Amino acid sequence: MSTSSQAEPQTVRVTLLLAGGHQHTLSLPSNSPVLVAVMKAVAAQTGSDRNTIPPSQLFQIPLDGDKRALCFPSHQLVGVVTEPPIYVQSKQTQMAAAAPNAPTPAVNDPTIPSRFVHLDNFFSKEECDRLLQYVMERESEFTSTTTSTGQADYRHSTVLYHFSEFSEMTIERVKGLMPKVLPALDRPVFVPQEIEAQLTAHNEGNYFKLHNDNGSPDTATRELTYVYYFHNYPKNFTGGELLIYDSKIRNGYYTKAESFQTIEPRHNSIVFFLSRYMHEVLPVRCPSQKFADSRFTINGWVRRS
Ligand SMILES: O=C(O)CCC(=O)C(=O)O
Ligand SMILES: [Fe+2]
Repeated sequence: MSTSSQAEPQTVRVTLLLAGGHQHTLSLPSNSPVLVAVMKAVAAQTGSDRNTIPPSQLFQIPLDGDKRALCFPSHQLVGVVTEPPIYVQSKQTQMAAAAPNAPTPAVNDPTIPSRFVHLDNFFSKEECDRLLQYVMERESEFTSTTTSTGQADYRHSTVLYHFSEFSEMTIERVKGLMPKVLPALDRPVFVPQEIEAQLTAHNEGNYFKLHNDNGSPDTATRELTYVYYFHNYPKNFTGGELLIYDSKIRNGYYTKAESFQTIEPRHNSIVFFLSRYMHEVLPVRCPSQKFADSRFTINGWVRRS
């Protein structure tokens, strides 16, 4: 599990479009000086007066861990494709924004709503009952959760890493849903390289603060996060909503917006969203503090190759 704060860099897929129809794609952290320089070089070419265009600079970008290098003069850079989208201010919009009382063009600060898919009845009633029975018998095998940064008080919950029958069942079903879920999230359908699964319990006062799920090298290939929710009846906890934050482009960087989507942890439902979205789990109130009354999930990640 990885965590990252709002300002932490994301991985950006960058395709450089060069004169003559050439192009080259590479991955860069969103705070990479090369990425900033590339975006500036594109924006710099938009001045209405050619005299405002700065002299061409030479880009030298190391590739494949310094085994190769891509060199080109900035005037040969025609455009750039970024995923996620990064918008820069052109020379004109920078000037317009600098003018007193000028309204800031919307493109400078657009909020990009996060997409998610929330499906009910993931397991049959009989499967749910068996799963709950299975979990009730394994309370003593649950251990405290951690985060890759080791930051104290970032996450409080317990986890079961081995639950073979149900983890296989979940993974198979998640795989089967990919052709439906990926297009709904505006992603191309791909064959997952791996699907991870863990079983988590949130009891009184448990939470998971703001993070994303693919912000470290060992988690970078996580494309989708899924969370399957279940609990005993009658439901004996409140809270524990999952907040998925929208995104904003700020100073050319892809960052968390103030707005968010709220996911209720509905029994026997599963939610899918992009692992790069910032999200958090609000504190759970479970007055009985009984394990059986916890907010349970089977949650995991779909990795691309
Ligand atoms: O329990 C949830 O709703 C989300 C959990 C989560 O964000 C995670 O395990 O990475
Ligand atoms: Fe997460």
